[in-house]
Amino acid sequence: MPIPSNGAANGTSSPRPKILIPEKVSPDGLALLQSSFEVDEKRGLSAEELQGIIADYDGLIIRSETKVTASLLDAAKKLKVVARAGVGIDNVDVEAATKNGVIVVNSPVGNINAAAEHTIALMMAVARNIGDACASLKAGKWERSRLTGIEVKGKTLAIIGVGKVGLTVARAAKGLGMNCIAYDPYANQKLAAAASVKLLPGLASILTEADFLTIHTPLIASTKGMIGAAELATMKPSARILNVARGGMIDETALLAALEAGSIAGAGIDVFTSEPPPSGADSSAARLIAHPKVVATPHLGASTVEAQENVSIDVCEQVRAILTGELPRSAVNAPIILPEEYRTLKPFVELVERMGALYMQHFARTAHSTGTTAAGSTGPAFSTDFELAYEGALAGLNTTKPLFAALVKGLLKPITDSEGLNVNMVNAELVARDRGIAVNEQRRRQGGDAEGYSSSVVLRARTGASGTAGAGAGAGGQDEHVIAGFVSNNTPYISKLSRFSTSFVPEGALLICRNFDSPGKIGIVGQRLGKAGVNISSMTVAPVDKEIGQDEGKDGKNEALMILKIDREVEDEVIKNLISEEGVLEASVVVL
Ligand SMILES: NC(=O)C1=CN([C@@H]2O[C@H](COP(=O)(O)OP(=O)(O)OC[C@H]3O[C@@H](n4cnc5c(N)ncnc54)[C@H](O)[C@@H]3O)[C@@H](O)[C@H]2O)C=CC1
Ligand SMILES: O=C(O)C(=O)COP(=O)(O)O
Repeated sequence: MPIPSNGAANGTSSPRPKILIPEKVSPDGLALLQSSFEVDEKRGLSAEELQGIIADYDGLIIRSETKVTASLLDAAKKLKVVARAGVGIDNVDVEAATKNGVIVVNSPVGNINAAAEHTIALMMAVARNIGDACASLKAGKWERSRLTGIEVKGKTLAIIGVGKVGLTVARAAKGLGMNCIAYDPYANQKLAAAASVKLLPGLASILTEADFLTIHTPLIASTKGMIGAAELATMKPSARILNVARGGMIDETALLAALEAGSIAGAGIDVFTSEPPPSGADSSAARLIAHPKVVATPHLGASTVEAQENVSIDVCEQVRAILTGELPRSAVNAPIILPEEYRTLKPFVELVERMGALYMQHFARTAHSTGTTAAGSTGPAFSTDFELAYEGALAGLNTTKPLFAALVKGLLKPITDSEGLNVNMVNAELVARDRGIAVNEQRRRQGGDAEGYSSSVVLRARTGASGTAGAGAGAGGQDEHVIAGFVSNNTPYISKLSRFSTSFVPEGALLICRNFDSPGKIGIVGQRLGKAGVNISSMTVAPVDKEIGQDEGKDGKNEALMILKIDREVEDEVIKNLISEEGVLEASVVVL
């Protein structure tokens, strides 16, 4: 459940999941997808065309050109994953993806070296006037003295952002004999020191010292427009500026003005505020590109054969994992869960989802039919106050997010299915909050072992409305419903349903009857179902939990639950007739 699965990828008969690739992505990764998925490479789509076809797709693989907006995500009815074959996700509305339960993955390291090498290439090109010299020579000129450059050896390279690319640039610069200083308030100090980078406390202090300034931060609110006219004015007139990170961090108009005024000596630019940059005399980007002191490239930082192979394989593996119900390595909006931990969690995810669905169909049904609305004006009537307790080994896991998500999914399944909303680890918290559902997660190291299972889960739901199957009065006059379960041999079992102790597999259609524990009840129910043409494939009788005793039974008579696995849902009329039988107190059908 945490990661949506699709049977088609496992060889079942449903149609193969479809993946759309609207940009050039290396075939090395795509080859991993061809056998299990329908892979559509469609380049040159307009935003409208993309929006028009996205509803058909389960996966979308993009680079920096495709804008994954909130409206595109709203139009994407079955999309489960947006994979960014590269690092920057500034072209993806991650918040909207999260809201829609769409996992966003990227390739955080595949193109780092390429971006760093491109930075060095631009730095050398700017230092030696390579762009201007090349253009001059191609124009038939021979201008040796005008094109005299500078050396980088012994110069100061100021780096904004010493993450993966920034540090790779620093190591190469060190090899070229440069001194590296940096500004990065969140830098890993040890890694920076190991790369001989001197971290300075503020942006201003590195600007004044820089012979070359290079930016390697993501484009986020705090970095947008971080180098404008005021910052450029503090730099040496001999300084040169490099940007292989993102357009929008350097004010293009201010940089153009500084170059024209001679207060900045040159620039190497790979990325632009708007890509491709607008042409024409009033476009600062176009004038920067044309400027003789600028070496410009059309966002080529990641464009090497090697990097494109890396990022393609990286994201395609993750798309394959997600569409087959496994975990991605580099999800941007989902917790990272180690595969070993996920293997432990997986059967419990199934159990907890079914516990949620069982609660809704069995206990919440009465409240629903009376129209009591506890979960906001448009929600169904059910408890919004849950406790989910993990007992035994389960309590020691690093994350229980998939279990939380499974409960929300199970509880809301009929509603979210009708809305076409896929509830998973990515959006469960948001969905729960929107519907006013509070889940208090508890970990109890001891519990599971005491019950004889290495792990178990107990769901408690508190509601003002009375339920079925012997609701017990809880604190403060509220009713409390309890469902407990465990996993054995990867099969989920329910071990407790309110005050009844049981052991059944929560699967398929089940008829749950509460009756007086007296002879003949099984026969009566069997006969009624037989007459209605309903087959019973197995049956479990659940007595009242020994620890509770029989004192809560109606009229002091012993009660029990009968759980019958049946081959189909049963008409309301049949249920009504059953309840009219002597000693049958309640009956409900759940489909899990
Ligand atoms: N031109 C191209 O083709 C490519 C561009 N890139 C871009 O390079 C950039 C950096 O990528 P990585 O190094 O992989 O990211 P990263 O996440 O490893 O490093 C980013 C660094 O920026 C720092 N940072 C964040 N906010 C900051 C602020 N306000 N001031 C100073 N430092 C700040 C972070 O602490 C972090 O150390 C990204 O924008 C990415 O999209 C990456 C690959 C290719
Ligand atoms: O990985 C990144 O952040 C990049 O900027 C690379 O962009 P691209 O995949 O070449 O469009």
